[in-house]
Amino acid sequence: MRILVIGKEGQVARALAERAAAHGAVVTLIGRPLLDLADPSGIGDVLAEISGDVVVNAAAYTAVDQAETEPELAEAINGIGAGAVAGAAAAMNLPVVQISTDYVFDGAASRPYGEGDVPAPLGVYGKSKLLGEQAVAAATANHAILRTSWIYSPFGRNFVRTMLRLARERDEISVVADQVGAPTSAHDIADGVLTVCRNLLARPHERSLRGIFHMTAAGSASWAEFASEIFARSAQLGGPTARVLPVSTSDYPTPARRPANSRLDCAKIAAAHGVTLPDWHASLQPCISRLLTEPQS
Ligand SMILES: NC(=O)C1=CN([C@@H]2O[C@H](COP(=O)(O)OP(=O)(O)OC[C@H]3O[C@@H](n4cnc5c(N)ncnc54)[C@H](OP(=O)(O)O)[C@@H]3O)[C@@H](O)[C@H]2O)C=CC1
Ligand SMILES: Cc1cn([C@H]2C[C@H](O)[C@@H](COP(=O)(O)OP(=O)(O)O[C@H]3O[C@@H](C)C(=O)[C@@H](O)[C@H]3O)O2)c(=O)[nH]c1=O
Ligand SMILES: [Mg+2]
Repeated sequence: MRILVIGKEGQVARALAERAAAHGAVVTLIGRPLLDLADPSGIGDVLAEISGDVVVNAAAYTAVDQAETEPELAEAINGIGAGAVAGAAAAMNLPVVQISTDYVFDGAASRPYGEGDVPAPLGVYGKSKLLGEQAVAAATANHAILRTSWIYSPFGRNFVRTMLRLARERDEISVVADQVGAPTSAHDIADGVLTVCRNLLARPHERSLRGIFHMTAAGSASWAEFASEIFARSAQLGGPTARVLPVSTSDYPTPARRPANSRLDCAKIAAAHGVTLPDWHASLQPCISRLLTEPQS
């Protein structure tokens, strides 16, 4: 199985590259400057030059707060760019996997969101990702849109690395306790994506494998609970630690509004694809261990 991944330095792209061999897959990472999602005209030609069996779009504009002041760029990359990737895949008769987000929902519900729930993004990032979902679905029926949440990994920018960095600088960190979701390991996402790719290729006409799926770690936490667990694990391994002061969203103002309830119901992907990601607690430990022992890039 040869997988063309859009994204080179991102968390999910790098995790896909690390997990490919375990799935008997070969991954080619494609990113800027060769392929720029903000400039969709060249995408088809770039993909056509590299042979593959399936396309995974793991690249996006992910700076949630910054997106509020750059809506055109966010929508170009996450909306139009994602649609162009799917269009190029369709032109080559390849399935496409698009990664999307919990932030397409407003978080007002008191239960986990299902795929049938109506999205209502609170901010520019979520809106741009929803435009991307719609553009992918319009470009080809041969797609799987995987909505995940709160991605962390040893790579790039994520909440785990932010907390460990802040803990080196201070003793106490205020963290919001009234936003709840599922922290999800990029490596677990990679395993799920690779299984979905294999299923799409094995059963090219099966409609139940296609469409929108929710795919997060099992379990849930507030950001404050997540931070506490990060420091507990870090302390065990002799790493930096801090006290977590739980605060409300109103005490931690940010440019973008975020959903209070980010929980996603993942029953559909379990039934259709046989994918169930581990509980977030289990995957956090190896990530922190790696962050504390490996030189960082
Ligand atoms: N991070 C999270 O918590 C969550 C993310 N998601 C979604 O998961 C996917 C993967 O996210 P994640 O791995 O965290 O992403 P990262 O933020 O780690 O990386 C984003 C990647 O996208 C690339 N990229 C950004 N702009 C462009 C562009 N114009 N053209 C080509 N590539 C570009 C970046 O390239 P470069 O290295 O050159 O900057 C980078 O490699 C995205 O679709 C995201 O929306 C969903 C839920 C949660
Ligand atoms: C750094 C920090 C953040 N927070 C809050 C702000 C926010 O409500 C929450 C998380 O902040 P971050 O900016 O790290 O996370 P954020 O960028 O909102 O993460 C999101 O990224 C996009 C790409 C997604 O798709 C989402 O699933 C989600 O993972 O924690 C604190 O309360 N204290 C802190 O010290
Ligand atoms: Mg952020």
